[in-house]
Amino acid sequence: MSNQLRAAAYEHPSTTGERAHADSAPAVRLTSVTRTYGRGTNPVRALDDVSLTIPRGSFTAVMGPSGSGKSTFLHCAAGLDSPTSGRVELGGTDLTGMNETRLTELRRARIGFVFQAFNLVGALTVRQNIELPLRLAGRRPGRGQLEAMLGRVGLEGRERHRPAQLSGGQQQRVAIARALIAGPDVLFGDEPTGALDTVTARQILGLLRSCVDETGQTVVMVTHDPLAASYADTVLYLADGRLAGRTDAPTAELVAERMTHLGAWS
Ligand SMILES: Nc1ncnc2c1ncn2[C@@H]1O[C@H](COP(=O)(O)OP(=O)(O)OP(=O)(O)O)[C@@H](O)[C@H]1O
Repeated sequence: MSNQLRAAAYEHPSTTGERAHADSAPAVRLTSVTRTYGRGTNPVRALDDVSLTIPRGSFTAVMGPSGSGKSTFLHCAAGLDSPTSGRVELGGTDLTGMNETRLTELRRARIGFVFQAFNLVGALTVRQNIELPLRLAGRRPGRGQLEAMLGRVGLEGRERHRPAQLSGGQQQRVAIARALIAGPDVLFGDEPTGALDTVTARQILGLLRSCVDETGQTVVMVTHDPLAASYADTVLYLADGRLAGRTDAPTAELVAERMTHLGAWS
């Protein structure tokens, strides 16, 4: 993506002239999203009037000091949590007011999630883990689909292994394959390399990058690591629940400097 396109794409969303067609809608759009925890005299505004647009086919890292609202952002954007006010749209679909059943269906069909701790099912083989989202949605993998996915994430020949027989990096590859198998609009990562050594983390980040570059996948990842963030097209910063800026074409140095200014390591 060119810098110019990125700059245009992340601009504060305008409601005028919005294209209704889902295919042309951004992958994620938040409009004035606020998420408050607790009531009474001391509610916490985990997200405070956040508006942003994440274009399709882009790789976005979300950073910010501890407690700045990153997890809350990810959960609201992925339909795992509902904002107190404001609107979340996923590929043009408005999540506002959806009941839990519809949200569950939407998450299964259109969202992939990768966690720091992999979250694989230990009793299932690699194949069964990867197929799980399809099975839960009452679908079967297409002919050759599993094999193609194993090749894409570099796990050829491992389909009968169980998670405990795999390295951390291999387990995260399984988790990525599982997250991608249903063809989600967005792959969300919650510190997907947080539990991996530096070399393995780079391989996993390279894999996420290639998903964006080769198949147009949209990836949104929360991370504390400037090096991880440097694999993204754009870094969005949160501070005290508010959007506090962005870096396009980030380098680890630029991101680290920005994080220092946000007080992340003080
Ligand atoms: N369930 C909850 N109940 C009350 N307050 C919460 C809850 N979840 C989060 N918060 C508060 O909301 C704010 C944002 O939390 P959040 O977990 O989104 O931050 P974060 O940037 O992901 O933090 P970290 O980097 O430490 O994981 C914090 O002040 C946190 O204490």
